[in-house]
Amino acid sequence: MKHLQVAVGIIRNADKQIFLAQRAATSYMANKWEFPGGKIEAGESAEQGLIRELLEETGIEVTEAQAIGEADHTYEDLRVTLHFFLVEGWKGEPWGREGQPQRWVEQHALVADEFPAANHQLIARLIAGEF
Ligand SMILES: Nc1nc2c([nH]c(=O)n2[C@@H]2O[C@H](COP(=O)(O)OP(=O)(O)OP(=O)(O)O)[C@@H](O)[C@H]2O)c(=O)[nH]1
Ligand SMILES: [Mg+2]
Repeated sequence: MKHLQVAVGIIRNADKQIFLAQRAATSYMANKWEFPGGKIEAGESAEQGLIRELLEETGIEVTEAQAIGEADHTYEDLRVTLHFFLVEGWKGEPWGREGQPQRWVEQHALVADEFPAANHQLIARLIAGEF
């Protein structure tokens, strides 16, 4: 089974709001909301992948990222390991650079069911205020 290593950025502003993007209607996990990020490429560290993906998808230049854990999950035909980073420093203003819908959500108002299953445990920890 294919196994992807994925860098994921929880972009959080000073008002404790988190930036979300919606997956394309045509993609795997269509229409789910997610944290921006993507596949770590060969030879890249997780943090390097994060920096590249956030620039590609949201236009920001990450200046502060803290690794806050990993999640391993197997979907029907795909295994993913998500590498989560809390991003609290960046240059620019995040936007849906690839045309994806986007929104800022209060951290405590996140809704786990809007996300892919691999995110559910981390969402619970964010709602609980662990980070
Ligand atoms: N970016 C992102 N991917 C996630 C999250 N949760 C989760 O299960 N994934 C899974 O991680 C996998 C890879 O993420 P991705 O589709 O963003 O990868 P990418 O940006 O490199 O995609 P691309 O092939 O369109 O360039 C997908 O199968 C996706 O379903 C999340 O919160 N954010
Ligand atoms: Mg992506």
